[in-house]
Amino acid sequence: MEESILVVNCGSSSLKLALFDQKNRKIASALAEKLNNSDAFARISGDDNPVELPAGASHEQALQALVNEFRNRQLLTGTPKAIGHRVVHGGETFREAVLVDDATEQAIEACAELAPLHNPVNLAGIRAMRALFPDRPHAAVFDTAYHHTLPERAYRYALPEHCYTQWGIRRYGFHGTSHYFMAREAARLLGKTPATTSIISAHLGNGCSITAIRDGLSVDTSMGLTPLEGLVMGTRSGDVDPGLFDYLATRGVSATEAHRMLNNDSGLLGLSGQTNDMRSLCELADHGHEPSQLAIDVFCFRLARYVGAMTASLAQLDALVFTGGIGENSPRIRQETVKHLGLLGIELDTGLNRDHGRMSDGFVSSPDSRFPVLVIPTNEELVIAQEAERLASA
Ligand SMILES: Nc1ncnc2c1ncn2[C@@H]1O[C@H](COP(=O)(O)OP(=O)(O)O)[C@@H](O)[C@H]1O
Ligand SMILES: CC(=O)OP(=O)(O)O
Ligand SMILES: [Mg+2]
Repeated sequence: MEESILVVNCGSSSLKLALFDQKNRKIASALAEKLNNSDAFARISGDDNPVELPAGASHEQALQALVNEFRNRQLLTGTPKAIGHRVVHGGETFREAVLVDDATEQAIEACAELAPLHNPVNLAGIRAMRALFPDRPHAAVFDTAYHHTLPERAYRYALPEHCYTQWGIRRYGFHGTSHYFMAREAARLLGKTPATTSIISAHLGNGCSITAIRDGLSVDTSMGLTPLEGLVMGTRSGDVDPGLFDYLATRGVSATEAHRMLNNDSGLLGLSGQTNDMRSLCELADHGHEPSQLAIDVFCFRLARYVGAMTASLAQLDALVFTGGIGENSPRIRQETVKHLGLLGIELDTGLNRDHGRMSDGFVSSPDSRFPVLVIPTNEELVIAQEAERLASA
């Protein structure tokens, strides 16, 4: 099937592979988890039987195994028209998606320092797929690209100027493909065009970020130089006082250890002491586990504060949008967040919220709410496939 598009999304220990046909319909997808671990496993969506992987499989090995499996099942015949890759950090080098060559790989590598959990594995995926499909176009689609419209007042830190001019220290923003998809989908559900639609988009997955979108463009966002700033996340702290680093140093915690603590041991996991998984956390809280309830409280309160902050960038608000694994699936997190937003006049309808807006085209707000609230399933893979197709056809 020469017209299909393969999409690769490599995470730190996981990878997602999706196959789209020429009409942008997803024909297959697969997930590998716990890569580089003894219990690495992979599955094709809709099939509980695991795809066999070598012990401790790497991203490369898992990709090879899953592409073979797509072939064995005749999901992929021939070679795909193009391959699209999610790349988290594009720095100031990449303002839009590009076709990958050796120079692009080097430029992505140069951004790796700023996204250490993400860019190295994104690159591993690109290299593995370029080896498998050397004569096909490969597109890199950046999380940061959609945020290139941030105004300087939103992207500059109040640091000495050379930090920006010499070292590129500024706010970049992430999850851009998801926020861009929200801008498009929300406009469609509201019966408007993206260019006249302004929303606040909350992407709540393992990583979490919130973006103010004015007339279709990103104008403020919670993540910064790296995907650590802003909201509370699964294992990431989000905002902390930068004075913390010096304070920790006096207690024998090195900068490297502090960085690790803030990225890997904090967030929901750190507060609850139990898990980074919101679904498990809600169950623990239901059983009276107080640290888990506290983790939920901090998560929702921080998110609500950021909703307020994002209104500073908007002249109108057409909807508050929830997406990502948590945003799409947790009525409780939406409710506990919106309960802090009474002054903005935002209210949910209990029944619609419980039903995730499935019966109401995504709308979960009450008729009295001053602003609509929407639940929209994200589709980063579709955006990546569309970008890859566009670049391959150009
Ligand atoms: N029903 C649910 N209630 C609460 N949280 C949920 C639910 N379903 C999924 N989640 C949470 O969504 C998060 C994963 O989000 P997802 O967007 O799938 O992750 P990723 O960023 O890795 O793509 C996990 O914390 C998971 O527990
Ligand atoms: C940028 C980022 O945080 O990505 P993810 O949510 O996939 O970790
Ligand atoms: Mg995600």
